Amino acid sequence: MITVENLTKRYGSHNAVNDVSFTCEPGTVTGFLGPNGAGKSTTMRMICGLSTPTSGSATVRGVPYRRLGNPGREVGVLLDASAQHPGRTGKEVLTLAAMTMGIDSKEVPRALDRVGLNTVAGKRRVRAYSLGMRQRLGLALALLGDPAVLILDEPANGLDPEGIFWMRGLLRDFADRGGSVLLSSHLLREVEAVADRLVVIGGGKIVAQGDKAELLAQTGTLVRAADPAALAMVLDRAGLPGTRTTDGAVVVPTGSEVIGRAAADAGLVLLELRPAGSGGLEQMFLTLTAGDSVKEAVR
Ligand SMILES: Nc1ncnc2c1ncn2[C@@H]1O[C@H](COP(=O)(O)OP(=O)(O)OP(=O)(O)O)[C@@H](O)[C@H]1O
Repeated sequence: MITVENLTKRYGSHNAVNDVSFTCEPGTVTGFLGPNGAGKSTTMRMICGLSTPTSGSATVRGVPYRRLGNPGREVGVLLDASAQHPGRTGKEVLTLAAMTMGIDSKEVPRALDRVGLNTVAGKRRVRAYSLGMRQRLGLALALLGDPAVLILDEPANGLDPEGIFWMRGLLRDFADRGGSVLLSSHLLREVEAVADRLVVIGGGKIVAQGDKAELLAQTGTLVRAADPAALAMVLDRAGLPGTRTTDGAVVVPTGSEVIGRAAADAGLVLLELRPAGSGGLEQMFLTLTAGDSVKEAVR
């Protein structure tokens, strides 16, 4: 369980994180979503005691991170995959961490295996690792102490599609066994597939949070017509403001019946009329976090 209460971090006159509150419950994956510069890393650094909040507080399993006796046994953290000493081998990195945490070094080969790094990879120096391999090593390190909580900052960066699929399975399994996962990403698709809950941050502030299914249910109706221009006219005439998705459909913040009737009255052929689901979530994300990096966020 992670509890974040009114966290604020100010750099000079700039509020990097502004009054952020959320919880991350056991048995769930919480997707922490926002474009670059939104404040995700700063929030995670404060949760992990690496940055002192200007105000507010955060606890992991009820205790501020800095007061955890053996933090690696309570919470696995992966904030920067490139933070490992480049001159050490993967196996050395894990062996040193095991010693620090009081874990039998016999666990190290198992930890490497768990993240798909074989014996040869374990013997290579970190400087020769690809970013994807560094992410895997970082994940092995985070999991080594068998913690109940995982805090991962953009762990999918550098992983290929197969690696991303694998990581989702690992995180799902971790949460299904009662763990709490806080997973940040600037890509909606990446967290949407695995998260149970979403916390969306933009400009340092929480702009939406809740159960993913509930957020999806609130995201309106997606409608697609054979003649998009005619659809735009029908919606306009019916006073139903819609937003176009990246693939040409329109998301309207209302139920399907009112749209269906308006289209039928106008004799318009519809190709699709359904709850907006992820298309709506994409639209919500675009609207809520509108800024420079948003186009990239929904790729
Ligand atoms: N040490 C610092 N000094 C000054 N400003 C900072 C510092 N660290 C972060 N910031 C600023 O705080 C804001 C939030 O940055 P943060 O790294 O938390 O965002 P993010 O959501 O993690 O984005 P990214 O995905 O790009 O890392 C940004 O405007 C950033 O420039």
